[in-house]
Amino acid sequence: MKPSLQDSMPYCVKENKPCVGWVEKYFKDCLCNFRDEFSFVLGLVSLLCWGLAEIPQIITNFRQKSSHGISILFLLTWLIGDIFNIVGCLLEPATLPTQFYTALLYATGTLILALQSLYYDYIYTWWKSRQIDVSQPVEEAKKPLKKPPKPTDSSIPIPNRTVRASPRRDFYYMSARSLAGSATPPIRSNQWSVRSGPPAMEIDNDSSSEDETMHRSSHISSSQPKPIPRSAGYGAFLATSVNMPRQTNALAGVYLGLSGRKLLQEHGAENGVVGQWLGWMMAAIYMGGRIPQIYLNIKRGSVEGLNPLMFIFAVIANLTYVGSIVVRTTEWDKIKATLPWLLDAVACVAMRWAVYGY
Ligand SMILES: NC(=[NH2+])NCCC[C@H](N)C(=O)O
Repeated sequence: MKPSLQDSMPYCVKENKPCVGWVEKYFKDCLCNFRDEFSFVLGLVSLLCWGLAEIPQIITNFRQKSSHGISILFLLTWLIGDIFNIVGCLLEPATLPTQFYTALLYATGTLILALQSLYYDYIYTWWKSRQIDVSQPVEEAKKPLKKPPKPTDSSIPIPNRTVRASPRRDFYYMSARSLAGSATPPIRSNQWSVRSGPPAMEIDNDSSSEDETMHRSSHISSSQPKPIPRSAGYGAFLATSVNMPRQTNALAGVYLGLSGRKLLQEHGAENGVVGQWLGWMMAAIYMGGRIPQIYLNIKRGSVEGLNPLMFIFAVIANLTYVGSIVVRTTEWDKIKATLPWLLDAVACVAMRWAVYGY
């Protein structure tokens, strides 16, 4: 028997021993027997894996200065699901405290990843294209004066042909110059022998993620593995330090959250019903969230830019999450109350192959 709510010091009645002090203090959970302890350890492993899961993807995005591998829609649905999850865990008493912590932790990780993706997709891209525009006159000024090709070069005279090319041509010339100066062969030159237009212009023109992906993969496969740049290490450290305090220190906010959770759960059955409904909504959103990512993978025909470690950690995290719930109790009422969380985790593991199988 677990301690009654009236007890000021939680106590395991059946086992006739006090709860584990630090677990009680930071997690508001009382571990009375081996089963409870094993469930708690599984919960911690899940927590840790979710804490780590998004860091490899953050590093991959950072190294590639792009988030083209991960669907922003997928991340946004995750975040919406996280909100339902957090509130659901607050209201449903059958959920474990580690579930609540886990929900907080991965919401934080996903928020960082989503902000990073938005940064690379919009701010960074815009800033880069601005830089190209701004540096263009300087580049042009540095260039030794060359006579423009005579209009007579062309068999068909082009009316109003000006010396100053259009911005797109500028970019082409600039790209061609930079390509000439680099050891890297022109992009996809091995794949496309005949083009109707210059390759760099093609890249400028064609922004489809598929082409971008192929360009990246050919570039990556032709290059040697590089050590992780120090700056990426800093990024990882930053990401970890943003995540870890929530995980280890059980900061005041979370602590309050857990105390509030107890209070909310004491409000009885209605909260539990609402909590379960939120859990079902969460499960639907998480599962639906896979669709944009699967679609993106199918569209590109690859999972390039997607860090496999993120998925490996997520699979371990989901499995240990399921373990932590089913090890704790075999009482059908409790299992039934946590069914949305259980089914979601199992379904997400099953759907993993679809996300990564392309
Ligand atoms: N923001 C998050 N990482 N949310 C976790 C989602 C959990 C869900 N079971 C999944 O694997 O997708």
